[in-house]
Amino acid sequence: MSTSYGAAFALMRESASQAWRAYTRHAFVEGLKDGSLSREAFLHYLRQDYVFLIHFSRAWALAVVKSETHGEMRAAVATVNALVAEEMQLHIGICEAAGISQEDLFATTERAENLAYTRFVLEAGYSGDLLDLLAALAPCVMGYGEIGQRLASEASSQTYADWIGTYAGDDYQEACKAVGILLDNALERRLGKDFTTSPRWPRLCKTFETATELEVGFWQMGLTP
Ligand SMILES: Cc1ncc(CN)c(N)n1
Repeated sequence: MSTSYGAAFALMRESASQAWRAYTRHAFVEGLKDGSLSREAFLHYLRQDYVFLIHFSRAWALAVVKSETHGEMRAAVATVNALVAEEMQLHIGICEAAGISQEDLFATTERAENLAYTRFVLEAGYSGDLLDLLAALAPCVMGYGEIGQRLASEASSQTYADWIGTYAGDDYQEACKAVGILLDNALERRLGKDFTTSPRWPRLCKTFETATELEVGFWQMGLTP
């Protein structure tokens, strides 16, 4: 499944396999799959995730700043647009239907687990180059792509079908593939074809693993409204 999101992602995922499993098979995810997740926890998670996506969009905007080619800029801009114009729309729509206005959403008090994750990603970008930033961004993008695909085929309930459909859908899956290509090309450009032999590779894998662990913390936070 992971190979469709590029060579580097598959290797990073493998190097963080334990954390990756904890992230993509978390109890929150399983609750979305069988519909057992409480509505209260889901709406609490969505509110936090809306705030998450604001900062995540800022991090992708930083990827535009850190780009070295027009192609990299285009890929980063496309992701900013997908986040702001499409993914956040899911949150606005579901919350509106539940009586939570966009204003209320924007005013959500950020939980510590949320703050830790997004500021870790932003810091990776502020103090590093595009590779450091992409290593921190990739678990978020591709993890939900993988979760969406699995849940679309395994879900035993329709309760969270909208959410699952967004991440299993063509638009989101294409975005994952595009980020996989961006990551592969950015690595090759800066570290060469054998990028895994670069002294930077272990650190990039570590950044990927830390971001994956922060995803686990985010799900856990979702379970405790
Ligand atoms: C915490 C988190 N991680 C990933 C995604 C998918 N972009 C998200 N919406 N929220």
